[in-house]
Amino acid sequence: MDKKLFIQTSKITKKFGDVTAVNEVNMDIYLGEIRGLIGENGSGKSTISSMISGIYTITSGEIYIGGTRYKPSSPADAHDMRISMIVQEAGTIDHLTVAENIFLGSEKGFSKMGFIDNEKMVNEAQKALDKIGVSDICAADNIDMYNFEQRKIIEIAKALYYDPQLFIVDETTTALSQDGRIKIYEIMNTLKNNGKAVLFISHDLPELMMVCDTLTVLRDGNLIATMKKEEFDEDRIKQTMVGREIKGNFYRNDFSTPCKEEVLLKIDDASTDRLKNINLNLHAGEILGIGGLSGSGIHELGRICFGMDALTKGLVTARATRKLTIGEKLRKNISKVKKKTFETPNETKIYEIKSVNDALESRIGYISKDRDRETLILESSVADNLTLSALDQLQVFGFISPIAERKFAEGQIGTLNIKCSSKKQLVKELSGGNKQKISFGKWIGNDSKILIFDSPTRGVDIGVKTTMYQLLYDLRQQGYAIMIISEELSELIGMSDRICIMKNGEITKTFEHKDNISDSKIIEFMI
Ligand SMILES: Nc1ncnc2c1ncn2[C@@H]1O[C@H](COP(=O)(O)OP(=O)(O)OP(=O)(O)O)[C@@H](O)[C@H]1O
Repeated sequence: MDKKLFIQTSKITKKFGDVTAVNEVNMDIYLGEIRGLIGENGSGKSTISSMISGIYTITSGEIYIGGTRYKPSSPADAHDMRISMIVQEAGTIDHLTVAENIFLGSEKGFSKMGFIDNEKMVNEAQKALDKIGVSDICAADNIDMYNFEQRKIIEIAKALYYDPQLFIVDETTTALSQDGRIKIYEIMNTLKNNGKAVLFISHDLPELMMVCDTLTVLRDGNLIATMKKEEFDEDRIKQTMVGREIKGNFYRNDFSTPCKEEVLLKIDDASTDRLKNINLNLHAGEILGIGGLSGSGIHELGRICFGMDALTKGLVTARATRKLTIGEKLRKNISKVKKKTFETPNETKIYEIKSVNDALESRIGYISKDRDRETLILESSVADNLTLSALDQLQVFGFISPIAERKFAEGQIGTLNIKCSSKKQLVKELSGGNKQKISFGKWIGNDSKILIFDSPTRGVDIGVKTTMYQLLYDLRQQGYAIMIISEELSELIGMSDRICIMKNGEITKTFEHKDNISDSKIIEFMI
């Protein structure tokens, strides 16, 4: 049976100043299909979905629904046409309740004699959560109680409440754990089987190939190809996406060099309200993977390493080279001016990590899963975000050297291929993957020898993933201690010397790389 066309874009274009984010894209999306959208970071995927869902206005071109011109000027216009979208970034607002978040902008539906009927709103919100099988979130709670993944689930409930004809999922699966991913695949399939359309954005090619019926490839804002399921071929899609051949395995090949005896980060019998009796040593020259399902405590483990959550018992300590005294800094600067070498004292000190300040003092680098709220300063420039954690290094006689600052920022922009109009561009204006590159770049190449990276490659395209993995491997070889917290098992297996699996706030199993680890062996200890 022929599928019915739902929405049609005709030469839609979006410009931000001089940047053409989307260039004359023609796309037809049918009811009863899951359409994938793939392209490198900054290729225009979110911009297209944002135009369809009324977040951005269109610079030129037209959109038609059922043959009628559709010109949304707000997400409310899109809701009216039964189009809902899950955005890539955090789409909830702090300090409001779950129910208020779900009905933000639609409160009118609950007004009674000029007042909002809160009870009715909470009941409806709970129904929206029930509808997608969520039982551990209470609609009356303040949203601040919930973590990034739970907030994504709340956004999904909100989007589906409006019974969309078109459901847009922008790079959401990497924010979810394995069980969350399975849930969203089920939701998308149910919608498709009920004759609705889904537009699904992801960088995970196997996932797209499994879930989608058709796949549209973008490059630099241009639509390059649309393929049907029977035409899917991994190598061809990659090549169409980047315009060149991408070959081989992007994980590390060498697992023969042992890590060092020296322990740089130590967790002794640590507990919090979410973690139980964690004991862990992170060695110099080691990549330690941490894996587990949603709610297993993997993200909380990262947080205690950076002093973000208080311990109820136990200890986290870091071994780091002590910082220079003022006198030593002065001598170092004088040596620089005289082009002489300065021997940096190599004395190590043990720091107890009880706060973020302690973590910074011991030069721990951390990427939070909730990048926009906890790792980046969105209102600041690319250069400021990149150099913030390297300021010590960039100082000359107590002042930040503009030349050193420029070199550092430009170096990171080049290495990680960060797509920005200039280093002065505000981070909030970058695409999701490019923001992630900045979170990564801010800790690489400065003094941080202990790196705690939660979902480091979230939303990053395959080309840059390769660079990131190579950088992590090089740092490991230089003696850095690296913890990768990830829900992608292939990433953990492909990069880690050891993998700790967590369940219910505890470490349930530790694998060595030489144990011939496989997905199925790991999953056994997760569930
Ligand atoms: N508000 C904005 N101001 C200026 N430029 C912007 C803005 N939003 C997006 N851009 C630019 O538009 C281009 C396309 O961005 P978009 O977010 O659509 O990419 P994407 O394909 O979704 O990338 P990713 O995979 O990283 O999420 C990028 O170069 C980005 O910097």
